[in-house]
Amino acid sequence: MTAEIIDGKATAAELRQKVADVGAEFRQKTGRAPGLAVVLVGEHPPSAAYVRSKVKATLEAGLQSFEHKIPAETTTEELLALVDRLNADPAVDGILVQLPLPKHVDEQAVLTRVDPDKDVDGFHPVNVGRLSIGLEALVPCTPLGCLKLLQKYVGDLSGLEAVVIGRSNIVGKPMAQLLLEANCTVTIAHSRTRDLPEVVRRADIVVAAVGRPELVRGSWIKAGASVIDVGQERVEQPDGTRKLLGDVAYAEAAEVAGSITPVPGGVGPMTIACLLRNTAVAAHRREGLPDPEGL
Ligand SMILES: Nc1nc(=O)c2c([nH]1)NC[C@@H]1CN(c3ccc(C(=O)N[C@@H](CCC(=O)O)C(=O)O)cc3)C=[N+]21
Ligand SMILES: [Mg+2]
Repeated sequence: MTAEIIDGKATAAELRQKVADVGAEFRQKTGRAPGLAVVLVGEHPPSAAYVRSKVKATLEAGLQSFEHKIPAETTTEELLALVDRLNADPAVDGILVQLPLPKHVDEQAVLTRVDPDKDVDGFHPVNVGRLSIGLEALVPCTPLGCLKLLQKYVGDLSGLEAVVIGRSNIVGKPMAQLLLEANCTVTIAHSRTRDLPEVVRRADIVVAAVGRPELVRGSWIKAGASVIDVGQERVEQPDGTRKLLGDVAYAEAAEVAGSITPVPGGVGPMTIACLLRNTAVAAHRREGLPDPEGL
C-alpha cells in the first residue's frame, strides 16, 4: 500500500486565493485591504527568509503589509513600544512578532502585549484560553493548517484516535485542543513518554511536531493512518548537500500510512496561508463584519 500524498502546497494555494477574494470584498466594503504587520528583530537568517515569504504571500493576496525590521540590540521596552503603536494603528489588523526573539528580550511580555484581537499567531494567553474553552479565538497558524489538511483529506474526524507528538505552546498543545474540538480521542506524547512507538501504533491520526529528524519510523504507523509531519530540519547528507527532513521517516511511513504530508510542500505552506486567513478574519471582526465564509 502506498499512501495518498497530502498536498499542502496546492491546498495552501486554494486558501490563499480565497483570502484574496475575501480581501477584495472587504476592501470594497471598508475602503482598505486587511493589513498584516510583521516584526523581525535581528538578522537570524532562517527568520529573515520566513519573513520574506510571509511578506510576499501577503502582497500576492492583495493584503497590506507593514514590515518592521529592527536591530538585534532592541530592548524589551522598545519592542513593547512598537507593539503599542501597531495595536493603536487602525490600518493594522494582524501583528506577528517573528520568533525566536533575541535572548535578552522578554518574549512572554512582548507576546502578551499584542492586542488579542490582532494576535494572528494566536499566542496571547487570552486566545490560548479562549481556544481551550471553545470560544471564538485566533488559533495558531501551524496547527490550524494541519487541521484543515485533515478535514480535507480525512473528512469527519469524530471518534478517531489522534496522537500528537510534541507539547510546545506553538504546535503540540493547540493541535491537541483543535483535535479534541473535532471530537478525536487525543493523546499528547513527548520526550518522556514511555514506549512512544506503542503509543503511536494506536493512532488513526499522527501529528509529529518534535523537531527530531526522522524520529517516527514506518513500523510505528498503523496501516491506513493519516500522518501530518510538522518537522523541518536542514540535515547535512553524506554527500555534503543539505536536505530538509521532517520528524517522520517519509519513505517508510508512506508504505503503511493511508495519507501523509511531504516535507517540504506539506504543513509549511499551510502555516503561511493560515496567517493570511487569520489576518482576514481579524479584519472582519475588528470592523464588526460577520466572519468570512469558507476560510
Ligand atoms: N511568530 C511566529 N510565527 C510563526 O508562524 C513562525 C515563527 N514565529 N517563527 C518561525 C516559524 C517557522 N515557520 C514556518 C512557516 C512556513 C514554512 C514553510 O513554508 N516551509 C516550506 C519549506 C521552506 C524551506 O525550504 O525552507 C515547506 O514546508 O514547504 C516553514 C516554517 C513559521 N514560524
Ligand atoms: Mg516538545
